[in-house]
Amino acid sequence: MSNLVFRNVRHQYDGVNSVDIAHLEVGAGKLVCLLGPSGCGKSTTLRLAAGLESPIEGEVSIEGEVMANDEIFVGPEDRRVGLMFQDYALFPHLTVEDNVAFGLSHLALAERRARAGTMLETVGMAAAARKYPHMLSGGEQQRVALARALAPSPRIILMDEPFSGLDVVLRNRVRDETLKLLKEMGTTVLMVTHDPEEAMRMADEIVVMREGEIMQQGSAGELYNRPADGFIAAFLGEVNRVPARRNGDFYETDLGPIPISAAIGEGAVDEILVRPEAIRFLPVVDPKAPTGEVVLSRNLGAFSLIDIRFESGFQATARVASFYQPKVGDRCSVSLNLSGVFIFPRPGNSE
Ligand SMILES: Nc1ncnc2c1ncn2[C@@H]1O[C@H](COP(=O)(O)OP(=O)(O)OP(=O)(O)O)[C@@H](O)[C@H]1O
Repeated sequence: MSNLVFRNVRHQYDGVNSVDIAHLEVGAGKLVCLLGPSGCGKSTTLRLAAGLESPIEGEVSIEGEVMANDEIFVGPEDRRVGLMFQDYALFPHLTVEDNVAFGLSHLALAERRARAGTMLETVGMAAAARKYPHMLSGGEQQRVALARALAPSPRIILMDEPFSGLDVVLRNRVRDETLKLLKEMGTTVLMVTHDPEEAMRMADEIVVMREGEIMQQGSAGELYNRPADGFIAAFLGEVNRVPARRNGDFYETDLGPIPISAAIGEGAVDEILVRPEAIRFLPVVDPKAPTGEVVLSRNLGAFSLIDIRFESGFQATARVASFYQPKVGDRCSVSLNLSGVFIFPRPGNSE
């Protein structure tokens, strides 16, 4: 069953479209990430779901109930959604327990306390119930904010860049803990991030937005391995942009011939996108394979990044297992794994 559904939802700021979504669904118990560059409409989409903005067209519904359309508008306080925004800080003058109990005013005092206690236990913060937010670390504050968002048993949690205020090490830990908890509780989540890695780590489904519209949606694997266009391919991970020239049924490139059958659609091609891990590094020169010279070699622990310059002057980066540690100046050959090679012809331009 779908929890949150957008149908033909359009929103404008000052007469300009900020969001124009034909269809968006967040299934019950799923974690969906809205991903895209700054200004693409992610936060506005979340605010439309929360009831902090209203659409000029279309319909937003939660659990089958209309929240917003031409005639109906349900305010944020009546949507039973949990909000966890980047600037949605804890109330500094309330204790941790009172922060978590804040959204439970419909319950009797004893029940509020009991529910707040249970939620604090769930996030591992029961011992801090009487403390004030300034006495907690960033990660602990985040856990309390999560307890506060979950306490009223919302139908969906809406998160806007919830981990962006945390440093890198803490962010990974808090993110993993949060994900585990959300999954254990079966919570439905719509989360905004501009960080592809974060989206890939957390989401059941990623929705890539650009200029207010949805460009592609799918699992991390689908988007990374079968991106719909060059923008999405490059947004989700590094790519080499390899110059290509058509020759019969192949494109000639410095990385070797690539069959035209690998192209997605028809039209002119002057560059082919190749993921760094799709370049197989051959430390011993193979006279039958494309050959170049190592110009940069960086060992990043789990893998190495090796920049190779070919005869034409073109340089490509290969990502290889870190036991390969070639030196600058070494000669090497390469071969390609076509599953990391993307050809997006420009439609309308024949070759
Ligand atoms: N209060 C506002 N008034 C006018 N225009 C706005 C307002 N808020 C956002 N916009 C514009 O609407 C568009 C979508 O903004 P939105 O904040 O939804 O994007 P975003 O993808 O969340 O960006 P970011 O990642 O930078 O937060 C942008 O062009 C932005 O400039």
